[in-house]
Parts: sequence; structure tokens; C-alpha cells
Amino acid sequence: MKQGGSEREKRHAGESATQAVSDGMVVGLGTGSTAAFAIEMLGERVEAGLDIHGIPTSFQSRQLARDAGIPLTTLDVATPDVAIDGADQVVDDTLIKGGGAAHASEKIVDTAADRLIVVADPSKIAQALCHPVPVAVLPEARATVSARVKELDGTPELRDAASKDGPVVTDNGNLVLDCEFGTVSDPKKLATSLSAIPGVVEHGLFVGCADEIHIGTKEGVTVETL
Ligand SMILES: O=C[C@H](O)[C@H](O)[C@H](O)COP(=O)(O)O
Repeated sequence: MKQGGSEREKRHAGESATQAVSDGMVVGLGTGSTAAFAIEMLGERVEAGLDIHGIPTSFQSRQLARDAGIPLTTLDVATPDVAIDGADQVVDDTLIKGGGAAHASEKIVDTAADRLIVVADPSKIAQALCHPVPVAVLPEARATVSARVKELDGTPELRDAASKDGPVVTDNGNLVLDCEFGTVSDPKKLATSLSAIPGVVEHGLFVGCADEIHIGTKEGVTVETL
């Protein structure tokens, strides 16, 4: 599922995004290898005196934030001023996310934030949405959701775990169907259709969600404000 992009490019994107963070802010902490660089950099700034709280989007980002010394809070008591998160594909302000199976919590935190900054390497930027759409489903709904995805002309594939026998199980105990739709010409319509299927917990289409894209390159970063 994961696409290329060098560590250097990801680091440049992650570090650039953290410049939007200042004292007193609550920061949504995205998941994945690119967001991890932002968390690392925020930790260094916290150690140097930056006063922030983070809201993690997965077990991974929670652990990284703890290791980095970032104080944590929850959506029960705080609203993120900004969220910094990665993506698997970016077309303008619309994203496909969920390569790390964290898109349900990411969507909750990212859309609650006043501002969503996406961190990406150039391999993620596309002209058309054509990446398979991850769909988190309740385990008992795997077959019924698959059938409905096929009615939408999609091809669902249960995501298998690399490190154990059997399927990927999300932080919330759900399964993931990677659904191939070819080129998605109307992401809003597909998002609505997927959300309406009983048993779908969340899908990875983030339609019109991004406010800024920080694209890390070997030399530096390009920032697109949307
Ligand atoms: O579920 C995971 C997330 O949506 C990630 O933000 C996305 O897969 C991008 O991850 P990475 O920066 O490792 O490519």
C-alpha cells in the first residue's frame, strides 16, 4: 500500500509543518512515517520550552508523542488549533488516507481541527484520485460491505497483516477493505455512498479537508495553501 518518498523528503515536510505551531496550541498528531517527523520535531521544541498539548490519532502517534515528551490531551476537553497529518494520495484539498489503518481516528481529529496541514513527499501528489480507498469495517460486516462496494463498481480486498497471519486489525478492532475504484471522478458522491453502507466505520476519502500541503523535496519544501 505504501508509496515511495525518501526519509529526507518526509523530514522536510514534517519539519516545515511544525512551524505553524506556537505556544498554547492544541495539535492533532497524525499517523504514519511523514507525520512521525513532525512529532519528533515538536518534541524537540517542547524540550526547548514550547507549551503545547497533542491529540494523537493512533497508538503509533500516541507512543511517539509520549517518547518525544509532548503532553497529551483528548477531544473531550480540547479542540485542535491545527492538525498535522500525512496522506497516501493528495489531489488539491482532497486526500486518500488510511495506509496505516488509522483513518477513522485521523478523520475525527483532522476535521475537528481549525486547520489541517498535510505533510507529504512528491510521490503522494497526483492529478487524479486513483489510489485504492481504505474502508474500515466492523468485522461482522466484512462480507456485506464487500458486496455493497462491488455494487458501487469497486473491488474490495481484505488487508492482510505483514507481521502476523490473518488480517490487519485496526486500533479500534475493525478490519480494513482496500477498495479499488479506478479513477474517482466524484469523491464527494463516493464518500457519501461508502458512509451509507451499514457496517462501515470510516473510509479514507477526506474530501475538501486540507488547508495546506507541505511537500517535502530533497532540497527543502513547497507549501500549497488551499
Ligand atoms: O492510516 C494512516 C495514515 O492515513 C497515514 O497518514 C498515511 O497512510 C500516510 O502515511 P505515510 O506518511 O507513512 O506515507
